[in-house]
Amino acid sequence: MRMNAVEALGTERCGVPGVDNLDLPDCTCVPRHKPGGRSVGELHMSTVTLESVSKVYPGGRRAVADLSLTIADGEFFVLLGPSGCGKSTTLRMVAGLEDITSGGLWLDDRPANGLTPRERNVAMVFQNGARYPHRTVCGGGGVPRETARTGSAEAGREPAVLLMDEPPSGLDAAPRTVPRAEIGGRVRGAGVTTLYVTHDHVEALALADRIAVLRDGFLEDVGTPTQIYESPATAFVAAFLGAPRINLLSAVPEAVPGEGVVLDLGTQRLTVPWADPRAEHLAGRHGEPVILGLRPDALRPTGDPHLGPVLSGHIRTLEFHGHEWLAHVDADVTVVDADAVGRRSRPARAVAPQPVVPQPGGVAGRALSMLLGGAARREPAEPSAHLGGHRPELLARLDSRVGFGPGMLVHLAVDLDRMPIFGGDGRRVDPVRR
Ligand SMILES: Nc1ncnc2c1ncn2[C@@H]1O[C@H](COP(=O)(O)OP(=O)(O)OP(=O)(O)O)[C@@H](O)[C@H]1O
Repeated sequence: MRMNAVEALGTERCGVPGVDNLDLPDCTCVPRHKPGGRSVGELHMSTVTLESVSKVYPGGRRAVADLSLTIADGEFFVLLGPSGCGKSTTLRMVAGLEDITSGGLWLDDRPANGLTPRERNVAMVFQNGARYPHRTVCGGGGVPRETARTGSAEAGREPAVLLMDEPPSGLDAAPRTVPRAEIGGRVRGAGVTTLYVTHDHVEALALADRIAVLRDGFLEDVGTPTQIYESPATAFVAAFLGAPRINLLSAVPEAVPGEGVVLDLGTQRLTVPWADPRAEHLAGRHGEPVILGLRPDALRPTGDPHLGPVLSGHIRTLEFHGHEWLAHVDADVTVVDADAVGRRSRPARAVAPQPVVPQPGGVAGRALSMLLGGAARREPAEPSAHLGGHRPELLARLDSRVGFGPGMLVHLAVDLDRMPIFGGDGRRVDPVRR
């Protein structure tokens, strides 16, 4: 029989109405204390503000770098990113379980750097200790059992802030959807300010009011799920969110009077007309490589390759997805690996020199070498479940009712309005609106 792990561990309920009854496997709740936030009816709500917060662990590992965030009253805020990007460290600094190396933390406008965990009026539900063998279940990374108990003895009922560190991570894909829906519904129903950590982009998009994406301890992007999915600030964020993965294509802009900015992808071209506000930003990058972001659903088969922006290619393989095909199209484009682009160095860590990437031929190939040249001297990319490595084909979604087949020539109309463009540093060429 599955027990509520909070009960199984004999530790505290987190105090958020409804959330206490969630069946969260291998999780526990830790300290909370006197209500410090504002009262809204029965509930104490609070804001959380981090200003230029950094964390360097003993030994020099910088886990969080210059992080500034404001989480509003009652907001369901998700910290998202790959393993090791600093999500848990951020959560634990808010809980008071890790010291802040530099920067400021405010809880409901109260300076909180110096507060003990028990003085913060937060509740924390954290992940399965088994995922991190160096942590104990009770401590979840070093929380003394006494702390949890002392906190519980003095706690009021509702906490001001709920901190959740991948609570459903002990579940496999199928049953996981149940607690996700439950968590979303109950926590939202309670209206408590929530900071929720996950590496799962689907979970983040489904649950969050807003999402902050972290990478190597740095903030890459912050916004609503729609904002960061449709208009990501960096190529890394574009690639981290969404499945099937976004196409990130190397191109070189060339300003052409009277026409627009022609994006040279090698053997194919797309034109951004002068009326498009991005054209002037691209014109300033004439001859410098940029990265085009095209989600598979921003490409639609068309019968006329001369009408509007189109990329053409031969279908290499087709994956049947029921309502659609996922087509791998050999379009003679150069795909950029987002993991290798825009990675900021981590001064706290020694970085061994890496060999320079050999230069492939062709315009797009040279562009790729320029894009990767800087990154190649930095630390090697960590593996990511979502980026899928460096693959040459274009991915497109095709209607499964149409008789497509391998080897067939397909023309794909490009929705330019859904094509974010990034510079060689992985950041957007045009201002990101939030
Ligand atoms: N106590 C510690 N001492 C030294 N380094 C640490 C400590 N805890 C975490 N780190 C390092 O800090 C970085 C950030 O770790 P953190 O656990 O915050 O990342 P995360 O994004 O939560 O990862 P995950 O999703 O795997 O839990 C990692 O490189 C990690 O190895």
